[in-house]
Amino acid sequence: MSMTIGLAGKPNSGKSTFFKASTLADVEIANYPFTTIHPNKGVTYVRVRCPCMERDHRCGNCVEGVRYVPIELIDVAGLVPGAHMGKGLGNTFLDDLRQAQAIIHVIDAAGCTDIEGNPIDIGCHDPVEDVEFLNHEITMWMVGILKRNWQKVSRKVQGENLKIERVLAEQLAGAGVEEPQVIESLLMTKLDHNISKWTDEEIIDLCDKIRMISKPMIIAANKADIAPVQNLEKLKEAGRFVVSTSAAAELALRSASKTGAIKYDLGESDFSIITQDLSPAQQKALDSIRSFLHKMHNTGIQECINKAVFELLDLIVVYPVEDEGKWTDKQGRMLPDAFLMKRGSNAHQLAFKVHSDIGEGFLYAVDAKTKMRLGEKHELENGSVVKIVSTAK
Ligand SMILES: Nc1nc2c(ncn2[C@@H]2O[C@H](COP(=O)(O)OP(=O)(O)OP(=O)(O)O)[C@@H](O)[C@H]2O)c(=O)[nH]1
Repeated sequence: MSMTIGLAGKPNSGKSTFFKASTLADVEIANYPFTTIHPNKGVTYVRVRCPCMERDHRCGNCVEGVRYVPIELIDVAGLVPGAHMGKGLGNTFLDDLRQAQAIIHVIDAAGCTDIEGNPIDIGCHDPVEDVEFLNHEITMWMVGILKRNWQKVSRKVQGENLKIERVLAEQLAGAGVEEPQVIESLLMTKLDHNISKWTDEEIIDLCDKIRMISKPMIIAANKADIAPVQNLEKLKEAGRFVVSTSAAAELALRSASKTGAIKYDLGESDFSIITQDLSPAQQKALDSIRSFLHKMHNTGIQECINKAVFELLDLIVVYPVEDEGKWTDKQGRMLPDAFLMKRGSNAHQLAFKVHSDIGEGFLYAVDAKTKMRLGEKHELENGSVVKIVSTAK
């Protein structure tokens, strides 16, 4: 699986609840193609309309026309204020964060926990401070890596005449930072060509830009069911990507759905009760979730995951097939794969994603919807069904 999202947040923000809720799926859609899963890793799904809805019959890989495309979710533990200086769990978050292409920052929008995550009364903590703390931790962690190795950086850039972007990317490779991201960040600054003139503030500013580009973040304004409205509004202003969520409501709904007590489709604004024997407490809990859903439209969990993938990371879904008429693979399975790719990806890149041999032997592709031939540079559209013609079989 190529897509990994990190879930971060201070203690008691609801991060574990969010993780549990979003990785708890009905067996029907749990056909993900890998087996070993680390305790803090799980599979969640983005929800899209399956292309088989344009055909006469369903493909068998979707649920009534809703396709669930798997992505990996990592519960990033240990990001607490001061983590970059070794506070809390120390550097355990580094490895998790390295793998994450984006971060969902779970925030206690109710403001009922202080900056360290200790419980306090609702509304007594400003959740916007939490956004700042996480950004600061990640930036300072990158600054720390660079500063620790600054002599080496200077020697390579000035002594060995290596490109600055190459050297910085090499140093930050452990954070999952890539060279094009460093180049983009450098373009946003007015730094001197001579790095020995860089001040501490300038290095922090550069790392801040590298963080924004390499670890884009969406805010889950969690506990929205009990959060003061002004907190939700303040958080909406604090970031470009913000979704109000109730991880607790989503967990309750998915758990009840798994036991068969209710029918709940992920991301929907309502559910139906199937079982006859709900206890008064269960009935009361479901009633309060229903009134929350009516107010907020949905729990926000699915919306947050979809937004992270399709807006924050700007990905598209593409369906490679072998038979452009039937939209099947060699075994006759209809629309067997759904790949997430960066918007702007072309047919040749899709061929490489299917298999490196297919990529190397790429001849051309066919749009299975229009039957048009696509050249290697052809930019794929979201939802494309594509046959690749290659010398490799
Ligand atoms: N009202 C409300 N409570 C929530 C929500 N999400 C989580 N909680 C509660 O908040 C508390 C903390 O949730 P956790 O998921 O354990 O928080 P965490 O951030 O993972 O905390 P650590 O495990 O300490 O890192 C629990 O009592 C949850 O039931 C929510 O959406 N609404």
